[in-house]
Amino acid sequence: MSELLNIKNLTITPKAAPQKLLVNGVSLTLESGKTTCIVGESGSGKSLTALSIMSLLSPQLAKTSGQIMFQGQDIGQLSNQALREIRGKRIGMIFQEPMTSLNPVLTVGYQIGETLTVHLGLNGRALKEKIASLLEQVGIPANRANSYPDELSGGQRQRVMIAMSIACEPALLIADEPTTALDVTVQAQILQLLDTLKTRMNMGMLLITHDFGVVADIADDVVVMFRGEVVEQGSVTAVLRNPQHPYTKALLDCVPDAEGKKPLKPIDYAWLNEIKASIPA
Ligand SMILES: Nc1ncnc2c1ncn2[C@@H]1O[C@H](COP(=O)(O)OP(=O)(O)OP(=O)(O)O)[C@@H](O)[C@H]1O
Repeated sequence: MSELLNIKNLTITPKAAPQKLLVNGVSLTLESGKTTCIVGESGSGKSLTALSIMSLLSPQLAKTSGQIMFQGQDIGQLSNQALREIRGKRIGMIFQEPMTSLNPVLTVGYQIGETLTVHLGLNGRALKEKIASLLEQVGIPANRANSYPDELSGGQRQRVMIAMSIACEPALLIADEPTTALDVTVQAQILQLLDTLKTRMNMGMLLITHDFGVVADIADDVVVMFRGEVVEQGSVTAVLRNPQHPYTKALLDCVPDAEGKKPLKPIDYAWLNEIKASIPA
């Protein structure tokens, strides 16, 4: 097993308000073939952490401290050209809503093919075969290559996005809330697919979610973020069995335990807010 990703002490602030710590001293590591989940509520800094791995922070934001090492290279030291090589090729990314990432006027086969042509220089017959094989790997019949995004279901569109993200066999896959927009049964299928592909391709997977149920199903390690900081991290077994931080405990109380002994409770937001308010700033 080799260390794929190592984030040390990452801090992100708005350029216009450098005292506002959107991400504050975040550190995490990820090995090939493993899944780390970043879990936390909306606004806790999960997406900014992920975007900074690809050096894709918006120009209004600044990384004011920290280092991101990917396959032994310091992302902060790379040229724009080197970063373009990494994005989509060595690091794949999937977002929450596939419809906003897919172009409605191009067939899904064409869109998968673009990635393959740009990064791997494939064309002609080899390109067609690779598109068909990728679609099959994500559970879509190869003849759907000629379909437009709106001819597919939400789950199928997310499968197309997954096909695009793994097209170049990346070493790292970042999935930011990849199942949030899907209904529950489809969510489970997509998570299962991601898990299978991760194992088959020995990728490291960084999965962002606000759902501890997803963490329990899929993660090796978990990083809990709250107000821009990591409040707890460790192996999923340790954190689920023995959560230390009140925020983690509150989140965990909302999901069934691994053996399904505890019934699923709806999230009691009033209570969660009370706990959050009691945590010192
Ligand atoms: N360009 C920006 N300028 C100023 N603040 C920003 C900018 N982008 C994000 N933020 C703020 O940074 C904080 C962290 O955002 P981030 O998107 O990382 O949260 P998140 O945990 O991924 O939430 P969600 O689950 O809703 O996506 C939020 O308070 C957000 O409003």
